[in-house]
Amino acid sequence: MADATDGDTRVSLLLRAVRPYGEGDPVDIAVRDGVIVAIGAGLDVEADEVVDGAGGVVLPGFVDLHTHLREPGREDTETIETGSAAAALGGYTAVFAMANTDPVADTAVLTDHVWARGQQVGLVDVHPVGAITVGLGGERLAELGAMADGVAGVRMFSDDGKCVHDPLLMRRALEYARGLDVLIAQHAEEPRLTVGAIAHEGPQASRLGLAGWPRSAEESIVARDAILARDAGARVHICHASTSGTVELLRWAKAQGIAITAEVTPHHLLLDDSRLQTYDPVNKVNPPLRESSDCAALRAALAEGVIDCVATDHAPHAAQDKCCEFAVARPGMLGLQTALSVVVATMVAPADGGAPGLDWRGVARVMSERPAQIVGLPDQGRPVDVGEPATLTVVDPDASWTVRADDLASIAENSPFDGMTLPARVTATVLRGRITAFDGKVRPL
Ligand SMILES: NC(=O)N[C@@H](CC(=O)O)C(=O)O
Ligand SMILES: [Zn+2]
Ligand SMILES: [Zn+2]
Repeated sequence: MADATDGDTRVSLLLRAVRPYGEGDPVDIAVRDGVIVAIGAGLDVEADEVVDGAGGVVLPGFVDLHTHLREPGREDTETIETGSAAAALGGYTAVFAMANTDPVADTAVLTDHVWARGQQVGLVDVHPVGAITVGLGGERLAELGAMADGVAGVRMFSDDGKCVHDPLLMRRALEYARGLDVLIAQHAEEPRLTVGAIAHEGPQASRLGLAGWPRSAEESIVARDAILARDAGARVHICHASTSGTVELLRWAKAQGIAITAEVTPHHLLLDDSRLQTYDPVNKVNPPLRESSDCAALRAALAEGVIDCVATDHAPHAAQDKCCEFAVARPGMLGLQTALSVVVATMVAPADGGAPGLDWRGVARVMSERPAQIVGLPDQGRPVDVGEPATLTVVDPDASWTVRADDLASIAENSPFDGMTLPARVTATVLRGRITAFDGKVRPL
């Protein structure tokens, strides 16, 4: 038994019968002042709170690099409070809230507000992402330095929702980011190639008469930004990689030693453009659902590490903006509460009977460790070990549940997994020793 209780037997939390990374027999985890002080079988300690882990898998708390919380501006679809609840229930202990709010988060006033609001709610660390350009207009750099120096200490910048398509501006942003040691995250979409595009440019879209979003719209920007990052000596992160071509470009760039990282969303791992046949706008998303060959390439790339991590791109939309004709509907899908289960269904215990791409250590890597490393979070994505922060997620690997979009914590209900029965379930989430979600209920401050 590893023990740092220095003889004092009182602890604040005792997590009973959990299996770190799904390995070995169940052990207990004792926590004091937010730190793991002992791990061992049948710990004999008195605890202010005892939680039964019921033999579940315990992992470091999940970190989402790509979440849309919609506050300020569209609090009718999600707020920092409801989004934080969805995150905690989904096993997340940190999320990065994208800047495409209204007003856009392009000044320290906005990013500091989002940070403070997230701390006030206290269910998850809400890190604001700063806009790269003023108003996401793609013309003038925003005040990256002021946002980085603000209370929120912004460490990631993105115009997500839009692409920084001007190459000179992207070059400047990368050079500036290098100086500030912050990360630029690109929504890779060459807008001249996606004019009017609403679905993946492939056989499905042509058969259904839907204007296509070619793979090249993403891949041409990924290739360009890899080279710009190389020349600027800067890091670049690719949001929601969606194509097999992007995987090959990432492989090439990493082999060149370029500081490029990428995320894949749960929906791009599981869903393909065959879902377009119903014209249900819940399946409309940017970048669009691609072909099954792309899903396979993305899963292999995630297993191999060519794609670094999973990010949800949790994108709430109001019914009036989503449940309308496909061409007009807003793109985007809910993802926070279903992410772990979709990762299990595609990577750990593939529903299609394919070979597992990840074990539970792999899940820890792609949902917690790598995202935290990419964005430089010091106290997230840490090992489940004595002396480390008690920021943990407990998963019941044998559970199975049917998604009910109207039961999810988000205000919006645009989940493409509605009605699906998915494997595994988050049973408890702990943020620095404090239970933030247990047995499907959040524990507000
Ligand atoms: N993914 C989407 O289809 N929509 C996102 C924006 C984005 O991630 O591009 C949104 O904010 O709704
Ligand atoms: Zn995007
Ligand atoms: Zn997004």
